[in-house]
Amino acid sequence: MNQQTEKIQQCKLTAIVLAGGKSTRMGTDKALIPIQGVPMLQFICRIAEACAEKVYVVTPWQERYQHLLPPKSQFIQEVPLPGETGNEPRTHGPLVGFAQALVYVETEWVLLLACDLPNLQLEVLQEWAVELDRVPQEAIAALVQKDNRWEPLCGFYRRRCLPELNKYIDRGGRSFQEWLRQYPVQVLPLPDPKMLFNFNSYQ
Ligand SMILES: Nc1nc2c(ncn2[C@@H]2O[C@H](COP(=O)(O)OP(=O)(O)OP(=O)(O)O)[C@@H](O)[C@H]2O)c(=O)[nH]1
Ligand SMILES: [Mg+2]
Repeated sequence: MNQQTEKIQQCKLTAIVLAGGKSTRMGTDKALIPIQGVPMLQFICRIAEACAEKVYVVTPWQERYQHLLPPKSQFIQEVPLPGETGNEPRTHGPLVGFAQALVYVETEWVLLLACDLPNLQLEVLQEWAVELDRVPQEAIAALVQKDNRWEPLCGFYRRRCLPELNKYIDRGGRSFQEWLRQYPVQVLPLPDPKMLFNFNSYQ
């Protein structure tokens, strides 16, 4: 592979959209709340499709969202963890959903998105994406940082973090913050903090 082709391949991106939350605080499924005239999950998938070659939506309840996925987006069924009998909760939080979808990713970088980001801006994601080939090799992710915490559900991860992520999950870990603390992460600039607003109540 010549250098030029290699560069183009590296810039290719897959997106994973998390849509397996229970919306407990909101009290109604956030993925279905209309934003700019369409259900929020569709709004997020459309933006994801504009910056990634493949978009995966990971959820345990595909039937609920079947009608609203745009053409380039496809479902990944979230499944119980190994050893579960079926009496446990159907989901284990965003970190496990992410790990189950990451198995299908073939590009070096993946864009991870929550489905409840009503102010998400395509232009900002695109500006971030073009800088990915400058991220130091040792960084496993490129994320926004706020108050000493990472914003894990709107940013980029290297596919190669999967084995380490699975080990962390096998040990019972479920926290993005705790998991990320062990690795170098590149800081992304956020021009407008409102972009990462995710809403959990109408107040
Ligand atoms: N696939 C998957 N996505 C999840 C899971 N838990 C949360 N998410 C998603 O992660 C994002 C952020 O989740 P939260 O803001 O906690 O939303 P939520 O879990 O639906 O709401 P609460 O029940 O109030 O915590 C949303 O896009 C959720 O759909 C999960 O277990 N599996
Ligand atoms: Mg939650």
